[in-house]
Amino acid sequence: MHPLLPTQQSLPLFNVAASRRIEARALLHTPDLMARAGLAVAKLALALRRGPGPIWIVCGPGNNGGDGRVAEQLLTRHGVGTHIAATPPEQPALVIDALLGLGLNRAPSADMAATITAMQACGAPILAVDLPSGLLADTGQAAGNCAVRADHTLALLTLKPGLLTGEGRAHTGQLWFDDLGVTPDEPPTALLLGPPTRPDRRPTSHKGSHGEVLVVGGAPGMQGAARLAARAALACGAGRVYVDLLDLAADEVADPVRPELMRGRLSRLPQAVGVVGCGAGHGIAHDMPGLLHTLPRLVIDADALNAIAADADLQDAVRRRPPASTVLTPHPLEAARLLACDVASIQCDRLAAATELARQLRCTVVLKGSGSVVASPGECPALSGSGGPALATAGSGDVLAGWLGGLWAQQPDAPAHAIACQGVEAHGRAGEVPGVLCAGDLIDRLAHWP
Ligand SMILES: NC(=O)C1=CN([C@@H]2O[C@H](COP(=O)(O)OP(=O)(O)OC[C@H]3O[C@@H](n4cnc5c(N)ncnc54)[C@H](OP(=O)(O)O)[C@@H]3O)[C@@H](O)[C@H]2O)[C@@H](O)CC1
Ligand SMILES: Nc1ncnc2c1ncn2[C@@H]1O[C@H](COP(=O)(O)OP(=O)(O)O)[C@@H](O)[C@H]1O
Ligand SMILES: [K+]
Repeated sequence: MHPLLPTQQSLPLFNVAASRRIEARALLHTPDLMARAGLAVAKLALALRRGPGPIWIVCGPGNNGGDGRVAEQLLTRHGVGTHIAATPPEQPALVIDALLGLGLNRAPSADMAATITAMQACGAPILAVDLPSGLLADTGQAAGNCAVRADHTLALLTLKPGLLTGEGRAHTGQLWFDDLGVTPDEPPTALLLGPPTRPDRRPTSHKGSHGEVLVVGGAPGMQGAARLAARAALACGAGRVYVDLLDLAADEVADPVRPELMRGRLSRLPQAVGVVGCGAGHGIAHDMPGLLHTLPRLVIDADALNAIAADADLQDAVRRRPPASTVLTPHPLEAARLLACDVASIQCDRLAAATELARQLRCTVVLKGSGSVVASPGECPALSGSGGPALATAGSGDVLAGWLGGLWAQQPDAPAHAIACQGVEAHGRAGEVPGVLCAGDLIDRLAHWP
């Protein structure tokens, strides 16, 4: 058994309904699923326990509790001290949280909430069985006011999206997975993104082989955002990168730090990949009709998203673009503006929100934040298990937009969804460092990735 993240391959994710169907069919020919689950839990518990104390096993009323009880029998048979109860023993070496799993259907009862609080307070590491108790498997939201914050979570039979998005990553700790020997016999409801790839560079290629990017944004005082996007596109390998900074004086250079960047305008670059909106302010609204009408591939971020949210004609113009030619990269507040709702409504089901926005605007949507979602019409939505709080700093979204533009310039035939998946996963993995990563340093890490 290995920790799941970072994944070496793309993996299927299944929501509760699909997991239930898979389980029901699997039980017809593999009736010992719970024995397998209990064995997997017991093995991991042995590896994770800290100290000589007993393992505290907290079992709920359903099959999640059943997994815990099987693990308890196996551990006892191995001579390991165990304690099954709702209250802790003295100095437990580990807590096995087998209170609630897939069957969670309401806020935990008062008794269960008290048990969750006791688990959290006992000082031992927590291994959650299948799901941290209280966390909804489909969305990664707590069903009530409390959900276990585990140190480890062992997902069983299927991987559930809620382990990876919403609040999921704050509750799961280190993620492990055991498929119990069952191969899912229906399509996934979402995909966990695998390792990102980078476009090939032929030995004989020249700058013309690697496409052009035009970054439009950077109102006065916010030019750094557009420059970060442009630098990211350049570092990604785009052949030529141009910036059209709103209100830049005629004799100013595009970027004093990066002389490689050139000034450009839409009228002279009608085939470039557009990266629009970074630090653009309200002024971008005026340029949006032309950009949406002209550029064959567009990454739309920040203030350009706000302009679209505020203007039904721009929304129509997005919908009328050719299929697979547009990526929107909203963070939850921008997504809320686009869907005319509030942030809580987006975050309570991020997969559903991204899918709905992609459907409404007929384009690819990257819903940013922990467990970024990539959704496109007709595609299985993808989730990124990469990234972390080091990315929670100004400018990291601009870097993502620029990186997507750079990828697309080099792969003109790739559909928007594929570009978004590659870019989001690369950005997340490059952003996995302790502490904080300044956006400029993120570009350096991306440039040398993998
Ligand atoms: N079958 C197998 O072989 C395998 C099963 N597996 C394991 O089974 C797990 C799913 O088991 P499950 O369906 O029994 O659901 P589970 O999460 O135990 O909870 C249901 C119970 O909790 C109760 N309840 C719910 N919410 C509550 C709340 N807020 N506060 C209080 N009570 C609440 C609910 O009560 P009710 O709604 O009926 O009143 C019901 O009694 C899955 O996660 C995995 O660990 C896998 O290992 C594969 C092999
Ligand atoms: N806790 C986190 N876990 C994973 N990714 C994160 C986290 N915080 C921020 N990010 C990522 O960092 C980027 C932030 O983008 P955004 O909110 O647009 O910032 P900015 O506008 O300042 O550039 C997004 O790609 C987002 O997914
Ligand atoms: K659990």
